[in-house]
Amino acid sequence: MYDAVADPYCYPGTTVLMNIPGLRTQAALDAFETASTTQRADEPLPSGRLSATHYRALHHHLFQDIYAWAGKFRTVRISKDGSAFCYPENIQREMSALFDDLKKQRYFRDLTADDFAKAATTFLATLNAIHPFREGNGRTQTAFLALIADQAGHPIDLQRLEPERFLKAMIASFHGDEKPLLRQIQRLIAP
Ligand SMILES: Nc1ncnc2c1ncn2[C@@H]1O[C@H](COP(=O)(O)OP(=O)(O)OP(=O)(O)O)[C@@H](O)[C@H]1O
Repeated sequence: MYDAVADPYCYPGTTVLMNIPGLRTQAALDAFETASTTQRADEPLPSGRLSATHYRALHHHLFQDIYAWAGKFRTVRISKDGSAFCYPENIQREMSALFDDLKKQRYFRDLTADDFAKAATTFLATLNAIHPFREGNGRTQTAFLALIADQAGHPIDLQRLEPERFLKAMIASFHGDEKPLLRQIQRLIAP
């Protein structure tokens, strides 16, 4: 849930995001989201070049059954518990810069496991600070992390992700301390 006021993405007078099945309560939407994104995540993920466009395709794949805007960058300002994410007018530019840098760093290939973890940590922290979508950023982040980890030769096991610790680490990274997130990513990398 985001701290948003008079949000055009929501049913009027509510904080429930307008959705394809037309669910009007947060509980029903949450249940539907969990079921459908879990199912979509088990399907082959869209192939691509690990670009910002690929990232959008991944979000579209996971959220296509739920939101008409799946795969599209948000048009409103959002924050979570006081963390204000990138303003919508800067998202395209910041995403291009981040993914251009990923390409320049050769998608973190040919790195030791430790250097890969460090690079992936900074990447993920920046991606989270941008928060390009109105909803579904977390699930797209971890799915993309698994893709780059596979391709860099340091596969990660998302089953080992501890949601509460990972969330705390992501929040710390937002406030400039990437160490807890580095530790979380290190423990996801298969030994
Ligand atoms: N206060 C905060 N400051 C910075 N980042 C946060 C904060 N709260 C949550 N996050 C991060 O935001 C992401 C979740 O974003 P969002 O809710 O759009 O995604 P989701 O996929 O719908 O949710 P979830 O990851 O909880 O399933 C996660 O990476 C989480 O760590």
